[in-house]
Amino acid sequence: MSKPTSGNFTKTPGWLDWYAGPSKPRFQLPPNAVDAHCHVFGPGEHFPYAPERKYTPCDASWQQLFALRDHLGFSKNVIVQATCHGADNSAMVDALQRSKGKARGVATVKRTVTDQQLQEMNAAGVRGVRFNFVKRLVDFTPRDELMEIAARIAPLGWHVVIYFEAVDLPELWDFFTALPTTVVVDHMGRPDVAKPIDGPEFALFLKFMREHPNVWSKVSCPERLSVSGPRALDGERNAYRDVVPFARKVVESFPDRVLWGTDWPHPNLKDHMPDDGLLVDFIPHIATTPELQRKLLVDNPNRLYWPEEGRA
Ligand SMILES: O=C(O)c1cc(C(=O)O)oc(=O)c1
Repeated sequence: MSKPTSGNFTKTPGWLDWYAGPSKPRFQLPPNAVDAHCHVFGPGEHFPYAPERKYTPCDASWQQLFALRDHLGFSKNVIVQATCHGADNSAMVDALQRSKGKARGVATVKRTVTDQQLQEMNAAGVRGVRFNFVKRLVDFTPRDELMEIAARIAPLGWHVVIYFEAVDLPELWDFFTALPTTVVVDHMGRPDVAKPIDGPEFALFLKFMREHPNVWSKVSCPERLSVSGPRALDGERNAYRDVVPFARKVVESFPDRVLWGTDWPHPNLKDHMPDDGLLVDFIPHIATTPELQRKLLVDNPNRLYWPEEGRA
């Protein structure tokens, strides 16, 4: 893989670039495995970052993403619109169009999006919209605007991806449970893994999933959630042990509604940038049998993003 660059933009101070030269995972991904959460950034020279962005990343192109996909052993990607591009989905859509059908996308749209734009994105492979409630990443969007968008994308068969912090779930509960589509939670709703796994915060998240069969979760981002590590660096194949019980609980409780993704190029990490090969070696710690691994990596993402291929 090539090295990170940043073109004409100046990166946010302290920005950590994605890890160049990741190791080969020891865990062999099953055939047709999907990296169900990753991003492209720019390149800023061709796809400028949005004026309203809260950070300026290093570039992360579709070529670099697809090289990582092949290196790690994934067959496909789900490319999620990153907040640094706001509601301009052109870098993500370009990546989908370059993917030869091996990528699907999740867009960010405003209520001003036209039906034709939605149709065009659908033709390119977009299958969902993302609603972001993480305050450091986006400005507030009124709930009625989001509900209107959800109602417009539902007939396309798209779903809604939600990103929020665990402490905000009580306040967002009524809105989330009123959404008319499949709902996919980013990064397990960001549990605080320093709190007990059987405490009220994580219990509420499990209740959210248990009581609402339309809710799915990505069990991704241990590198972001971990407090005590160890980091996926320097050959560590047993990384982020404090996150394992949380992710394992979700995988084992809801095996047919979980997804996994690298989160490459890992925006806004402050502490370290993981070796993505070692991050893949995290998977067998949270999905401990071949059956759970197949559901997490193959059956579930293909059912949601490539239903036309007819895999269960
Ligand atoms: O926690 C984050 O900083 C983060 C940011 C973004 C984004 O900017 O879109 O996406 C993610 O999945 C995670």
